[in-house]
Amino acid sequence: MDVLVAEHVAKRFGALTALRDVNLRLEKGEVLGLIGDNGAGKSTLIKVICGFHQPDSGRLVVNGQEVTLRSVDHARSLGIDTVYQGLALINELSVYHNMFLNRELRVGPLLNNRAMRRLARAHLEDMGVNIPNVNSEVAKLSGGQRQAVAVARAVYSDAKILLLDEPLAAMGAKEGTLILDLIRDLKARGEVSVIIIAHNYAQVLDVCDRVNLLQHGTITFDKPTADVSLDELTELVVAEYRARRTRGNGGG
Ligand SMILES: Nc1ncnc2c1ncn2[C@@H]1O[C@H](COP(=O)(O)OP(=O)(O)OP(=O)(O)O)[C@@H](O)[C@H]1O
Repeated sequence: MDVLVAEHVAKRFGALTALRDVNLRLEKGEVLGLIGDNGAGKSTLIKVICGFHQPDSGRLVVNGQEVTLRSVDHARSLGIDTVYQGLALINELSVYHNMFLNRELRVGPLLNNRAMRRLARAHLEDMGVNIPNVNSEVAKLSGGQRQAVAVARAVYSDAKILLLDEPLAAMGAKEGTLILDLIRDLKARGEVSVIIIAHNYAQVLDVCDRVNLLQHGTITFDKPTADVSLDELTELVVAEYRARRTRGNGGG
């Protein structure tokens, strides 16, 4: 069953066409890798699916129902959660406040800080992430630790569709492995469907069930990862890069 379908989605920014005509589907429980050259439109597509951008045309179907996503909160209420490239953590708040942002635990009208601290610690420990103090301000963490907090927040929400925009970008090798393990765990549970943007194709092949290539605002390649090789993926993207240089423009 498809939990998400995008049909003929287009998005322009002024004269620039970021998404030309995107057709994409995501099955329940699968991990879909979205790859493509810089500027191909990957982040824009994620931002359309998470309600941040409204598409100019085309339609989105979530769990069989056509939807017009009004905002990120609206998408979240439908079970779509995102880890952005820019993270969207609040630097001045603690690790645990960030992990429970917009879904704070309460006892009556009061925040249940103790429970949030305990759960935040447990989640991070489950992930094998080393953040000594969940009371620390996020501003004081390393890039990798911040990334881990953002991923933990999304993974431990009730999201059914998880959008990860380069979740491994700021990570060291160890933390990157932890995130990949976490995605594998999610996959094993089969409840959550994931779209992951990644530039490391070996990791894509390792963790994804299927891979889509976004080229110039259109998906031009859709195959199960079992049927593609690392060389094939690399060659596809390099060819697009060369074509773009020949056209002599910066993408779009
Ligand atoms: N808010 C915006 N306003 C204007 N142009 C934008 C905006 N967001 C993205 N673009 C443009 O749309 C095109 C697609 O950008 P997008 O960030 O989706 O690409 P990407 O595939 O995610 O690239 P990268 O791999 O470099 O992150 C680019 O040319 C970019 O400059």
